[in-house]
Amino acid sequence: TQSTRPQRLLSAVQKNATRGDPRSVVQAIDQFCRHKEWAMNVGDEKGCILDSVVSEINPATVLELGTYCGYSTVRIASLLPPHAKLITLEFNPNYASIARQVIAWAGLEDKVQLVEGASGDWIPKMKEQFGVKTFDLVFLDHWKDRYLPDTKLIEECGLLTKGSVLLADNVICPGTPDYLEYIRSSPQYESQYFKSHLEYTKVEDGLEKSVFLG
Ligand SMILES: O=C(NC/C=C/[C@H]1O[C@@H](n2ccc(=O)cc2)[C@H](O)[C@@H]1O)c1cc([N+](=O)[O-])cc(O)c1O
Ligand SMILES: [Mg+2]
Repeated sequence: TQSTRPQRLLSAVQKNATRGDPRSVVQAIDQFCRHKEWAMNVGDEKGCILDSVVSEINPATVLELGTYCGYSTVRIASLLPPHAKLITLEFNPNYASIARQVIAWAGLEDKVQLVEGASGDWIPKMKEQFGVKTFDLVFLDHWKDRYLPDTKLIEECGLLTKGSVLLADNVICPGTPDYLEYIRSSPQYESQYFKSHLEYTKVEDGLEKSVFLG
């Protein structure tokens, strides 16, 4: 039977990356996507911006919307302080299975909780199911038409506190116009656009960082 692209990406990690070495896992995926098959990871260029935001916040609690193969999960988790927790939501069970193996290869299972299902269903359960009070960082990288409704849901569920940061991928390409309009015009956020490129291409894209003002 024909393999899938995520399966081929995982094979590239298992072949080229060192177990327990997150940076080698990130490098193996970037190599695969740049030279073999493009895939919708945040990538190396935007990934450096992600790294700098994570390092600046030094978050104790992170929510990632859209795991896919676990590339940004590994980037973020590898920078977290001890006892910090990353919860990542993945809707597609096939992607979730690959991501679990990528996260395990990086040796980051203890820092990551991968939850399978829809963001709209799980966000309201974060407090009761995972004992989360608020998130220090939310990384949005799932379906682009879900960024705005899920942000409103996160607000309604009281999952943000003064200083919480939303970091959104793809605000230019594929684009999240309704989210950008909302977050940039809201008095509750201070936003900043980090211009970059769509992963592994020369097309413009960028990350929008928004600090919740409480
Ligand atoms: O479409 C894009 N991303 C959608 C990602 C969706 C991911 O989020 C999960 N999810 C998890 C929870 C949910 O509730 C819903 C979906 C889906 O199962 C999938 O794993 C995209 C596209 C391009 N592009 O160039 O075309 C570039 C990018 O960087 C992108 O991120
Ligand atoms: Mg993306």
